[in-house]
Amino acid sequence: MAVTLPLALDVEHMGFRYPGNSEVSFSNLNLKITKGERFGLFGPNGAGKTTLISLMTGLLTADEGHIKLLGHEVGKQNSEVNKLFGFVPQDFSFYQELSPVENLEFFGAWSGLDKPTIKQRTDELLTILGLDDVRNKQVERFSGGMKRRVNLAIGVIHKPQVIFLDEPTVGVDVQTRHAIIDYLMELNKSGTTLVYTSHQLSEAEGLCEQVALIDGGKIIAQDNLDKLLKDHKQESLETMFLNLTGKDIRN
Ligand SMILES: Nc1ncnc2c1ncn2[C@@H]1O[C@H](COP(=O)(O)OP(=O)(O)OP(=O)(O)O)[C@@H](O)[C@H]1O
Repeated sequence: MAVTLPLALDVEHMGFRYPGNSEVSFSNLNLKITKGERFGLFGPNGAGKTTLISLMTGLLTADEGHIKLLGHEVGKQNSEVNKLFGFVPQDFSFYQELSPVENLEFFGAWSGLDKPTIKQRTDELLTILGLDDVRNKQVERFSGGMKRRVNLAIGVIHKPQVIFLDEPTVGVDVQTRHAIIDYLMELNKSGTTLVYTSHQLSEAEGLCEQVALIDGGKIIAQDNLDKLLKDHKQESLETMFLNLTGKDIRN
């Protein structure tokens, strides 16, 4: 008898189109992400990765079908669902004029945390992410790598069960990349589901166990990474990616 694993995300027959933009749309898209998985969503520029993450987090609303996060329908202004996930967007989402501590105070309170919990999580995260020395300095003057780490801390302050990460290591040095990936692996070991996009495919190979390739709003391959590589007779995610999506440059 097949065992049904609990789902973190269940996208069923989902349809979406940006008003006035006919280039990329989703039609009858189905995608299941199991709880506790490290899931990677990959595709060329403009494939629809950020759009799909925006739909899965309720920032955009699907025109058709359903998107369920841990069994709850997203996009219904449901503040309880919002507490279940964290979002680390590609574009920085913090207040540049505030310090890391002030940003975490603000976003922690916004997530419904009380003051002692915010303080405890702030101390913990700033230490783990190597930002303790600059905890009270204005974020505006930080390097790109430091800003990425602040962005990550904000997305995880409320210990979400599912974390969406849209290119969380873009523009960072090797040390910061390792710090971020190691921390994500730690979170996953304690049961957190990761939904990650990146163009750093060698990094992704180390992080993701399940992957989906998306192009033109369609999922063109999805499975366990090792199985996909074996099935497509490819040695790396990058060669498989080129093989399946072609070499044409996208806009
Ligand atoms: N607000 C918007 N209104 C209309 N079209 C949009 C909007 N945002 C994105 N698009 C279009 O939707 C398509 C998919 O964009 P999306 O940002 O989801 O792709 P992506 O896979 O994340 O790309 P990248 O790898 O470059 O970040 C693109 O054609 C883009 O121009």
